Amino acid sequence: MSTQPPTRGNAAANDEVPLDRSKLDYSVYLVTGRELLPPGVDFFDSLERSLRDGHVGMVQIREKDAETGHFLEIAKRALDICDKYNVTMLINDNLTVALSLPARVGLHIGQDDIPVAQARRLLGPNRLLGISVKSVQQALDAKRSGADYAGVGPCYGTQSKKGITADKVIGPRGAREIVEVLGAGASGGGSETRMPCVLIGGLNQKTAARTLFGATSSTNAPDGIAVISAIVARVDSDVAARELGEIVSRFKLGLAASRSSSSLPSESGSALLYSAFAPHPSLLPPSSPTDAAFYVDRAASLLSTLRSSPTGPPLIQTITSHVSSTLSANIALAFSASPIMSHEAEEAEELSGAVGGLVLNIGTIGPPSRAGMKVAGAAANRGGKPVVLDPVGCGATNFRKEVVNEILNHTQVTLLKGNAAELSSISGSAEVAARGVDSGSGQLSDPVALVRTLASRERCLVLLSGKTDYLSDGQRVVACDNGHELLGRITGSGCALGVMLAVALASCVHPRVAVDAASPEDGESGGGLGKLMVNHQEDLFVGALMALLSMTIASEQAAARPDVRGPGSFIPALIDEIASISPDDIKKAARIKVVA
Ligand SMILES: Cc1ncc(COP(=O)(O)OP(=O)(O)O)c(N)n1
Ligand SMILES: Cc1ncsc1CCOP(=O)(O)O
Repeated sequence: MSTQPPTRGNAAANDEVPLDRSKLDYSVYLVTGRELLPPGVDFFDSLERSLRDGHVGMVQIREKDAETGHFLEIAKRALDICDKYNVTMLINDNLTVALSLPARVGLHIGQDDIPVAQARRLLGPNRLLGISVKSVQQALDAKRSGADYAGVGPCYGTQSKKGITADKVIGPRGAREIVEVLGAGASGGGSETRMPCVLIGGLNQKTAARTLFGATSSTNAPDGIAVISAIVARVDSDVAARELGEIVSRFKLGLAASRSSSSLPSESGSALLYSAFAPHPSLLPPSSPTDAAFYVDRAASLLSTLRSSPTGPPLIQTITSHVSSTLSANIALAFSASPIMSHEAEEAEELSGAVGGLVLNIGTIGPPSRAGMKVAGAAANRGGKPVVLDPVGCGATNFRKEVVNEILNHTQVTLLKGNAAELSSISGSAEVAARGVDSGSGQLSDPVALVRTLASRERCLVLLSGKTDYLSDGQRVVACDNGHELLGRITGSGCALGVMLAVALASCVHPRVAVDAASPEDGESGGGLGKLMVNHQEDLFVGALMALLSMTIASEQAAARPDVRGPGSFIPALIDEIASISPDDIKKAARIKVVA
């Protein structure tokens, strides 16, 4: 074990030298909490142990109950330890304590504390000053305020700070909006300067990767995570710090790789590039072809791969509506997959090792399936398994909106599929009102923009179903005109398409390299996504297109059969046609256009 101070050089131990803000390392930011120490563990021993391997770059001394004299005493001893390991130290809230310490000690304040401008005046220009933000407005104000960095949260519930009720939690998606405006030149940002930020509140070894990823926008990413209990509550605070350091550095490596590769799509469209499902550059088109034949050929060839998979049919865990369950299971079988229709939270973790993909369909969601989705979603993320979300009826009720929001916060979905009403509701637009679980009659004015923006924002594939279907990864958009109107006259065809999408995505992911992350004990929220990069045999965009074409072309073939006289006879014919659809059928019948 190293006892040498790291060479990070982020703390100016000599106060004559102005603080070099560019050298600060926000990756793992430890906030102290004496009350959370395991029994018998000394505060200073725990602090030193957590710093000694160089994974923690910043420490904030947080004493909510100590009077100023005692706080100062603790802070002085803590500063000796921070100096030994070249770690930047800050004081939580107490200006008097901060000002009683050398100028290399900074201050972190909250929205209810002394105003930032006043703090800056009293601290002078050199001391580090951090501010907590939990809304876009607070982030915009923080950027103009003279603070150096922002603590963004609470991302999840936590026992480490009093009064954090469910309504105060912002989730990774709330954090992402804030992170976005903290980036350089963010619209309305009032400043061209990027403000560094750390995520805080419920971040731990299990939630960190998912939250970092979920809080990353197409233009900005968090600089790190701030934690109390994930380090302080551990006897082995050194191991805890190392685990977190590794998660953050893997996240940063993935981010840097995606940004530096010239063969990848541009930043604005790189929806999938930071994800566990980033396609290998060799799988992407040489230069965004507008040639639909390119995609049709690839989709056809993926279908033959699926039909002849040497590893056997992918197992698809399907948590779905009881209305559509049987049809979905039969269609999965017809599409060379093996369905398992389990929503039990108790077996979800165990199942996830065996499954190739997961479907979360909220059609008839209730408490058991909601709980099952949480465990299954997190486990699928950790294992690098594709997740399809079918937000049935989202927009029809506040309950459904809340469930979808919870899933999107908790699980990184790979593909989001919905009709105009469902996707409008998720995107925050009221353009198409929901009517029950079917799409309302309104038309979207710009479906291409909707799928593209939503895919970019949620950093997943988006499939908008309708008379014309639109598929996007945040940059590319393909419109598909296949499909027979009988699909809309039977119940559950959309749900079954969700399962086919999961099958096709699973067939894109190499089964042997979809490895589990170092997954610690149970946590409240989030999947690990510990290993961010998973190899792919095929671009997931092509995978989704293959499923869409297989379903819609099979529906045309089924409807054309002489034995099909209406919706009743259409169902078995559809299952038969899905079972026999071939790569040649796809090549001959696909009617797609690359529209962006
Ligand atoms: C890095 C970081 N971010 C946020 C906070 C929360 O600060 P505040 O809102 O002042 O709440 P208390 O910590 O004072 O309870 C933080 N401390 N550190
Ligand atoms: C101080 C603070 N501010 C927002 S959440 C929080 C507590 C974070 O503690 P933990 O990392 O244990 O959830």
